[in-house]
Amino acid sequence: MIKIAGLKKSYGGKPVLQGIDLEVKSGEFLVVLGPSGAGKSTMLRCINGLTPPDAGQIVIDGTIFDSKRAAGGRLRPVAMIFQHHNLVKRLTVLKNILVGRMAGMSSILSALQIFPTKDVEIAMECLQRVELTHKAMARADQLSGGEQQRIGIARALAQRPAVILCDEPVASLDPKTSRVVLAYLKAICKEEGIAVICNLHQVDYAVEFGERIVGLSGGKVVFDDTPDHLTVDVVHQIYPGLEDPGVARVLRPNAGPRLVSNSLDPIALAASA
Ligand SMILES: Nc1ncnc2c1ncn2[C@@H]1O[C@H](COP(=O)(O)OP(=O)(O)OP(=O)(O)O)[C@@H](O)[C@H]1O
Repeated sequence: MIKIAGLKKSYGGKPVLQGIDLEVKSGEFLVVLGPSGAGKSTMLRCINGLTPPDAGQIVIDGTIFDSKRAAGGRLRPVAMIFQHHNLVKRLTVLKNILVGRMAGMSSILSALQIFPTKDVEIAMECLQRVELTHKAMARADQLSGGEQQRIGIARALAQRPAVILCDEPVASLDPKTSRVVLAYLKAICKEEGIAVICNLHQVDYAVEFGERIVGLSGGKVVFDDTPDHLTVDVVHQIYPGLEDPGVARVLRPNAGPRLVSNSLDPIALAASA
């Protein structure tokens, strides 16, 4: 479980996060929606310590998360998945996943890229979870965008995190590949009991994959509920001024007809054309 309390951040006097309070349970898949500039990326970066917040506290499984201390020779409990994968292009897939283990290794071994057998086994297990063991020795830049993002998921998993933060993980992918990637993420969230906070731009994916949706607008949480409660009015509250007559079609039945499939099996999704 991750608890975010009173998270605030301003840039140049302009408030970007105005006091975010959220709790996400282990094994819960939370989607964050919000317009461009709402503060979604800033929130994830503050949670992970990539950006220092002005105020607030992050508590993971009962312990205050201090990103500076977490960096010292132990695997961080918070892993991150980025829109552009952030893989090292010239390294093999396996070595990219082992990057997720490096914080727990001695600096000499990691500089020489000598990986303990146990770490290699863990990396291969994680690769298996995203069904890409046959790509272990391929260079990362030989993979498709969807495969690279699956490697991003495996690398995050190799950290054995309590929390995975995803910043628009499917923004660069086509619709079919996006759903495959989100299905892997959700399956791993549920099977490993990892809390996932996933920023998305697509309301239809949020409704299909999110167990809970948080709407961020102007640096504040304006909606926090299950997808069943995401109505057209709420969508307009999250996205002020939105002019999209199609939005009702992706909401769940009590909010309007739903056009998306219920299958969340990543292999079935990959197989369906
Ligand atoms: N390093 C920075 N320096 C100054 N301003 C910043 C910085 N990072 C973000 N901002 C500002 O903070 C606000 C929120 O940005 P953020 O990237 O968190 O929004 P977002 O909701 O993730 O948007 P998008 O969906 O377009 O990625 C924006 O106005 C942005 O310009």
